[in-house]
Amino acid sequence: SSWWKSVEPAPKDPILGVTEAFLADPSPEKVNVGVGAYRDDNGKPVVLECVREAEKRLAGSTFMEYLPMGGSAKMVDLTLKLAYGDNSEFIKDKRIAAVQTLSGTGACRLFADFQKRFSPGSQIYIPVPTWSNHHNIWKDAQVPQKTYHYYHPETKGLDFSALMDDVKNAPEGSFFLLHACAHNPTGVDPTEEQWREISQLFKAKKHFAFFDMAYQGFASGDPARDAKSIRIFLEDGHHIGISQSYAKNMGLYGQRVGCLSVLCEDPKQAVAVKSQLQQLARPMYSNPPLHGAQLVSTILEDPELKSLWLKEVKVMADRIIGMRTTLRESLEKLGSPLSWEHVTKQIGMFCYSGLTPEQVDRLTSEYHIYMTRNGRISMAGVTTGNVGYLANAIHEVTK
Ligand SMILES: Cc1ncc(COP(=O)(O)O)c(CNOCC(=O)O)c1O
Repeated sequence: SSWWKSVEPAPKDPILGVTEAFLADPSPEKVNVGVGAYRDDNGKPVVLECVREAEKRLAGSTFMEYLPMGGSAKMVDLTLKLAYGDNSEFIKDKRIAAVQTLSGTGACRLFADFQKRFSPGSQIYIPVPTWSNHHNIWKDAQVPQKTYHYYHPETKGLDFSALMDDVKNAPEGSFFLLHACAHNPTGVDPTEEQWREISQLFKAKKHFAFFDMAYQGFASGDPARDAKSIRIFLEDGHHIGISQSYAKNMGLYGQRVGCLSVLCEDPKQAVAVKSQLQQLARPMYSNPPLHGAQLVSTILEDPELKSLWLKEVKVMADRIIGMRTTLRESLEKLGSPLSWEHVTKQIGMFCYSGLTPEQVDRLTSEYHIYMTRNGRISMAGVTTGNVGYLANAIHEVTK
């Protein structure tokens, strides 16, 4: 008898399923504004110049040894500086337990497993909505989930008062998942002032903040500015966790380069926590991939390559911001009866358009436009070549 006859086909991933459908569509007019991967104005994936140069420098490298379980120490140190600041006292005082991970997903999952093992009774509060895979990650780590209000459908902005109520009403010492910047899927971020209020309330409630920072640099074009929420929490004395990823801001998607860090009380606790993170990684994947870590280190340790990277990440962010303006203006020029202010108010890779699933289905069936059914538009897929077509289609299904 077959061993696996009881295995059912897994449900289609809401995001990756869109790309599959797009690829299967023969229409020359098709437009993919589904998956959150950057495309240039010709709709093509981009390998950053700084990455090409790093590749050249690494070419022919004869080093193929295993990395330690915690990954490349150099890459981790350089990565912590991006999140905590070049002159962070926490880095100097060796209070941060940090390991290289399998990109941002791996950092979130390693943290979830660590949370399950070392805070066994704890839950995680996850924003509504969030990146769909967050639910899978903490579910598979067997950490019970709660949700907290985040997006306000009527204003297509932040439901700040409901968020603060949920933070206030959660039991003292609860774990919260926060998007550091460029919230996925809504593109809605708290203002600096709101982050300060959230941080103060977290302090009063002794909550734990876990920041998922998958888009640092992609929101404003300035990585330091995009880390503002984290800096506010650090200034207020929070011992936070952070997931970092180079998938989007360095275009290292398939290289799977990320970092998990946990700010501890003191160096001794940091050593203990890091050793336990490594202990979790060992039976999962033993040690993380080498090449992507070498690319990141080559870029960030060389002042010239780092400044080239900063220029290139700003170019990507600016192109997306430009497309937001063009899409909004195109819809307004078509005489749309709806407000499209949110298209330019939201930030980062995604626009939470407010389109209903039925309207999304019409965009796909009638116009060969592909996006997730929650109406999320990956602005990276919008180009000067397709923005007019996209605006017209959206107008047709919403007028
Ligand atoms: C909030 C968030 N965290 C973490 C990640 C993990 O990214 P990675 O594991 O590639 O670093 C992602 C990647 N999202 O994928 C693009 C999409 O939603 O279409 C993310 O959006």
